[in-house]
Amino acid sequence: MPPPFTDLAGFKTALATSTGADQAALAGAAARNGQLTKPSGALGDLETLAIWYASWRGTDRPRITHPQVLIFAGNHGVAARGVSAFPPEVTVQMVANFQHGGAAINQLSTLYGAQMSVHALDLDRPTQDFTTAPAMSDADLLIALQTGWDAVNPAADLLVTGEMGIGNTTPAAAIACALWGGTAADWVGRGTGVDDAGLARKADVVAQGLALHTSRAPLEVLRCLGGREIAAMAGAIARARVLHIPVILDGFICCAAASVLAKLHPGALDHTIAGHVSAESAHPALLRHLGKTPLLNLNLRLGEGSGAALAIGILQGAVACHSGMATFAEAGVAGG
Ligand SMILES: Cc1cc2ncn([C@H]3O[C@H](COP(=O)(O)O)[C@@H](O)[C@H]3O)c2cc1C
Ligand SMILES: O=C(O)c1cccnc1
Repeated sequence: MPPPFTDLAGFKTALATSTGADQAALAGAAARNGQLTKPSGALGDLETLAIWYASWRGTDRPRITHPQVLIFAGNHGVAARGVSAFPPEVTVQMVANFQHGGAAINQLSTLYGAQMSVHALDLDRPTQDFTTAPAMSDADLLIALQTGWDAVNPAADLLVTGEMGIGNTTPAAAIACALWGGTAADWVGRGTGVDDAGLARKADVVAQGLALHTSRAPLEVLRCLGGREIAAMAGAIARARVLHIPVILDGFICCAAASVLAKLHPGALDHTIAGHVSAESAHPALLRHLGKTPLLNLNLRLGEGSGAALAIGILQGAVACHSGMATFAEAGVAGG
């Protein structure tokens, strides 16, 4: 089925008209949770996670059997401004590595039984350097959103969106700054490991981008300051909401993409949780703006969906306990 939108206004409408969590399933799952063979609250945050998951799946006893990991790759005009510790050709090289099973995200996807695919977006045609022009045209943005939208498997029951794109912590910082306020220096971090001079260049580049592109409308921020893989993540996260597929958000770049949806429509991220807080310096602030508490804090600074993929195991654990455990009555355990 092609995306139900053929322009950017249509994307916004598709997101805004998506339905929220199933309140009956939520109530049913909460009631079931209260009957399981454990002291009340003993599974801690796993209980809230399982109830949240059940509410989005529309059943009080869900299962996670088909997790999906989507990796989107894009190249960036701003990479030429010395904002990454690595050269842009690493993007296409890493795409080949994903295809051959050699990246971190391949190992984690296999470990958690997730179907993983990589989607390279026009790598030969980097976005424009946003210090001199909008990163993307309307048409570029639309195609990237549609690519993300189309990549979601309707049969999936959990989604992780990851990215690969040398330089992309810079557009992510620019998006965060434009949408949430503060200064460029607040939002830039070391990414792949830039030195102090690189960090100062990043702040300068972000400040120039914000001065040139003054609209703060979310899709305009994404178009002028973002990148194709960032837009594709936004498209995939939006589609997942329409399909009631819960999403685990990854690091700084993924959360910058998600921020666009949060600003487009209230509650747009209710079907998402934060898998981890990364070592990128502004990720904690971004998560606070999104109102998300990360499940893991492992000092990862990789991207690729890796932190979110690790959190698949936690959510699988929560849902397995919730749906598989016996109730006090079933097990004949006293005290329920
Ligand atoms: C070999 C390699 C594998 C990666 N996998 C993810 N990233 C991560 O690093 C990049 C963002 O950092 P910056 O903005 O500093 O370029 C993105 O591609 C991100 O996914 C990688 C980076 C490298 C070098
Ligand atoms: O937080 C992230 O996703 C991240 C941080 C550094 C480099 N790449 C990704």
